[in-house]
Amino acid sequence: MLLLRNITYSANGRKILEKINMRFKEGMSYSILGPNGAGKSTIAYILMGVIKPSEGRIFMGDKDITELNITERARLGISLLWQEPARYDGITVEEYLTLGGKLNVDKEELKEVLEIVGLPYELYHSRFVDKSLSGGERKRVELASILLLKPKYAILDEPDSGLDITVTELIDRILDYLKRIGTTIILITHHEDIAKKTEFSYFVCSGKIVRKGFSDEVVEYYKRACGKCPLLEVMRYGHQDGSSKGI
Ligand SMILES: Nc1ncnc2c1ncn2[C@@H]1O[C@H](COP(=O)(O)OP(=O)(O)OP(=O)(O)O)[C@@H](O)[C@H]1O
Repeated sequence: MLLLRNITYSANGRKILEKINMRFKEGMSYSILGPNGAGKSTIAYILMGVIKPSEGRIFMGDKDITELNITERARLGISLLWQEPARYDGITVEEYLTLGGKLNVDKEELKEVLEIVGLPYELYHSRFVDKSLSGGERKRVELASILLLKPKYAILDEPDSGLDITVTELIDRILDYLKRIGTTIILITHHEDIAKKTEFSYFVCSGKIVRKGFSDEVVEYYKRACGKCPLLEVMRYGHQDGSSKGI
């Protein structure tokens, strides 16, 4: 289990996350849903060890991993799909995905995974992971790399951004694959239809959790609140069902 306990993060005198508590159980799928600037990517960076929280602790099972860096967390099985993947000159898709041959992947598996992300092996394995790949193709390569790494926890920061209308089926295939290999999925999105594909959701607004629960229910709440931050309303009047659930 991956756990965020009372996470607060401040930068440049601004509180970006406040007392965030999240729990990601093994083999389950979660989404973190919220409008632009809500703090979703900041949560991803804190889970991955890109930034350290100002307050609060991060646990994997009983182990406190708050002080571990990105490499150490990657070794424990946490992977992050960056919203904007980097590009590298002189490295082919196949070299990139197999870590230059260091990752134990056979050709059939590589083919299968490239098929899942919509990049046929024959057309793409010798392409370079540089500016010659379109943004959408680069994103698909990055998704393939997460699948091949077989992480315990896959944090997917807006896997749908920059992709064309086939994205819904692509996300279905990716979630199916990760489920099959037992990976816990943490999917960051502002799209309801994508969030609904996961079992549980956290709705984050202005750096706080305003709702959590089964994805269908949280998404319905998000749709009602869409276009405005419901936080002030929620704090003033309580939830529509009268509960304080999720806060
Ligand atoms: N180092 C920083 N200094 C100041 N503000 C920051 C810093 N890092 C993040 N922020 C701000 O914190 C807020 C949350 O950012 P974050 O990228 O986590 O949002 P998000 O929910 O992922 O948004 P989006 O959906 O647009 O990607 C934003 O308003 C952002 O400008």
